[in-house]
Amino acid sequence: MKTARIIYNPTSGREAFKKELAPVLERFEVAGYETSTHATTSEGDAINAARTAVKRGFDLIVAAGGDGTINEVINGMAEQEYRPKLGIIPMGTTNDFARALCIPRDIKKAVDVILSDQSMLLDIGRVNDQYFMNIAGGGKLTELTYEVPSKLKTMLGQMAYYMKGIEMLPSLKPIRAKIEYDGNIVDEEIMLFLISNSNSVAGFEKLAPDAKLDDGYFDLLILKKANLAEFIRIASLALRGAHLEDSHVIYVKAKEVKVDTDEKMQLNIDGEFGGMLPGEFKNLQQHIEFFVPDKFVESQKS
Ligand SMILES: Nc1ncnc2c1ncn2[C@@H]1O[C@H](COP(=O)(O)OP(=O)(O)OP(=O)(O)O)[C@@H](O)[C@H]1O
Repeated sequence: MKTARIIYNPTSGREAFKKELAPVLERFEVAGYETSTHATTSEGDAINAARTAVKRGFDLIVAAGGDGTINEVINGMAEQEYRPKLGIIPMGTTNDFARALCIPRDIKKAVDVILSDQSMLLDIGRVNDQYFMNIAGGGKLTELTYEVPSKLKTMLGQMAYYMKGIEMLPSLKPIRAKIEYDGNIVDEEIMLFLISNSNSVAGFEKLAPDAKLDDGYFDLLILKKANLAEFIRIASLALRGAHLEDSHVIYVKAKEVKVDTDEKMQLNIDGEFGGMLPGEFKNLQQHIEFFVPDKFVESQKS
């Protein structure tokens, strides 16, 4: 019999997964999986839970939670030689990565995706000694993803980010950065940089429109020094994916990126605080196999 380990965060998003656990377990059992669960207890616990699940040789791991939980599960798997297939049940607030994979928010439909057994090997990123599946970045505005209190996210969802973003606008300032990517160098004042693996970033679906999840490349987006009015104009262009032509924006593909800054800059990894720069980023092509729906498979072809 195949074995599955469900690692879930009982505090994610609207805290609904526990109530749905019994029918989910039943569906896995009916599909022929001997299934057990691990409820995470604190920050970092899903890393250990995933590492243990890999060592115990589970055929399948399911991460039920938000981007933070999926990131931790990936950090527990990425360094291991044996990496079981990974299923995702989106239970967070923004669920950027699940959205990038076209995985439905509905629990039953997300389980359908896993049990339909269609999977794809996808890229993940490594920065210093941490891994990310969706995005890494730096610059004051990127801090808002963890500055927003989780209670507010639970109550307001995406709107909480916009409110906090507007509140942060007056404190944004450029920082001198040296960014090396695949042999090229950008050395100038920047507002922020994003190293994106998928095209779904902080709820903006068109921020890095060309990103493909299995091509071995990051999409590197740099916003150069801009004043407040310019910044607001570019942010509103970004909402509809029209920012790439702006002269303040650099948008390229890269396999490896190095970033160093004159002043201290925090590193954001998949929406959470990830330590301080400098950082060396490397794309690990097709490193983890995810269950994905037809819609995602089609989107990667176009
Ligand atoms: N039992 C727990 N109590 C408190 N925090 C936990 C617990 N289990 C896990 N966590 C932490 O909660 C963090 C956030 O969880 P997660 O990303 O799953 O949900 P979210 O913040 O609601 O969703 P999103 O990241 O999509 O907005 C995780 O990074 C993890 O470290």
